[in-house]
Amino acid sequence: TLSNTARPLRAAGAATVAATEKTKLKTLLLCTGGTQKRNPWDLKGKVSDMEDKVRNYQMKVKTLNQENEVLQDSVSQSQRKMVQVEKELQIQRSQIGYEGYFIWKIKVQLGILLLKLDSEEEVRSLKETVAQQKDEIYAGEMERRRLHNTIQELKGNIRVFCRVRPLVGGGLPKHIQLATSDNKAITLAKTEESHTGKTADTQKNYNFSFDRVFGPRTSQQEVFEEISLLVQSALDGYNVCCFAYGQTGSGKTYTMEGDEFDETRGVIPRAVQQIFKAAGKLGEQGWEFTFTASFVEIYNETLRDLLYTGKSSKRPEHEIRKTASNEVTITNLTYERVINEDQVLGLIALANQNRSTAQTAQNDRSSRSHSVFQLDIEGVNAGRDVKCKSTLCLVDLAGSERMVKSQSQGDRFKEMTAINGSLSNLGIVIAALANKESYVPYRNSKLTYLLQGCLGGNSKTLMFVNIAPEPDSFGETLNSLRFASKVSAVLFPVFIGQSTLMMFMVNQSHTHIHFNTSVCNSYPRFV
Ligand SMILES: Nc1ncnc2c1ncn2[C@@H]1O[C@H](COP(=O)(O)OP(=O)(O)OP(=O)(O)O)[C@@H](O)[C@H]1O
Repeated sequence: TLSNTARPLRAAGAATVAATEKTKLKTLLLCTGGTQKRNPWDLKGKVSDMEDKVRNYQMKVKTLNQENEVLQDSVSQSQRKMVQVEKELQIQRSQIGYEGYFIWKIKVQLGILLLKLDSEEEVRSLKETVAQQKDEIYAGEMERRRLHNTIQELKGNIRVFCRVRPLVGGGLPKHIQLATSDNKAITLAKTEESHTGKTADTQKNYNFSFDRVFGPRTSQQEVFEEISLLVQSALDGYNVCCFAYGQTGSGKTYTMEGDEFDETRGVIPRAVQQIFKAAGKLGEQGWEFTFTASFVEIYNETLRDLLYTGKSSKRPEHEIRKTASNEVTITNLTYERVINEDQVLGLIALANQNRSTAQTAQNDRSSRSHSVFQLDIEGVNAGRDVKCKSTLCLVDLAGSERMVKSQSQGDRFKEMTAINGSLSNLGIVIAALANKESYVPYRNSKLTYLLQGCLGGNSKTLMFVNIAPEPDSFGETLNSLRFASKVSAVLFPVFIGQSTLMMFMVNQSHTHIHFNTSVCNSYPRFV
């Protein structure tokens, strides 16, 4: 490139030299014109020399010019080439740059893609692990339910607990003896004085045994621990019914509702607390629950809504009806959707207020009426397409004391007949269920008709027999224990029979499912 540019400069230099020689010749001619006396042949030779030189120079210039033109051509060609090359380079650079950018972009995208793929892979495997774990948790939960239910059935779907109220000053009277060995036996001892005075006083013992006997020092918490397993069953889809039976003042309300302090709270508030806690935990496994509470009183075979807040003059009447799906419902009753424990406790307070209003109007009315608290539980696990439905039913029964017929007249006689009728029918219904009789007389009383859904079938029933320790309550205590013992005695052989059969079948087939379906015949209400 440099030599090409130098050539035109050389041509330009030759042209300058030619021009200088021309000027010199002109000057010489002018000078000779002024001195004509010099030798003309000398001059002519010199001129022709000079002219030759000029021609030569002119030729040279021409050649150089031509050369220059060629060079310039080649320069411009080179320049064009350079521009071309420059352009090409630019194009190449730009192409390389774009490719680079493109490659970089691709690399980045690839990187992102790989990262994405990596993280997607990671997310996928994490999702798989989570799904697997969820499956395991679900299977574990179903297995827990199955085992829990098997345990409950082995313990007996109908159980009777006895609770002895402490004496006012604390402790236990002599006539009540509790077995220290297994917490299952209670003895009522009656000392009969010798009529003649000649023989020693005789002592007659009445022995009873139940699924559990709670002494006067048993705390509310200890009592609830036994029931909490049944409360869990309610959440698992089994109907659960818990009664408190006993004479007035024996501790039924204390057992079911208790006092307001934490440690003296009874079965209902504790059960409600457990239900909401357990429902919250099951929520983590995809279960969603809806709870509906109702509180009804049965007095003289008539129903009264304990959650009613309207004018007393406009209190509606109620009837027990069966829905198309064979569920028991009460017309015009308040069924309150509840979402937490506090709401239920508020309803229990409202029910107590309603009861005490009626109590003021009619002395001792609460002792002569049954109060039934029901919590309908509906669980849905959308992910598993499973639903379950159950009712937890907690009943504070009317005082079971028998009145001397001659002393009861008018309203009292009517009340007594109603109470006796419904309590004895309750015993008959439980016995019929335990004996798996084809006919169960639910409709013989409002109480059993109302509780029909919660008794029998898949349900678990627990009866508390509360007893008062005062010596003057001996007769009533004996009656209560006999009643409870009848219920218990009816059940005992049936469940021993089932248990034995179960053991046999486990040995035969090594499967729990088989005996679960064919022998126990009890399923949670999965819909
Ligand atoms: N286990 C107990 N420990 C301490 N106090 C108790 C216990 N059981 C009952 N009581 C007290 O005994 C009294 C009578 O109990 P409660 O009212 O529960 O009897 P009840 O059987 O429900 O009577 P009613 O049929 O009139 O409703 C109450 O003051 C209660 O606080």
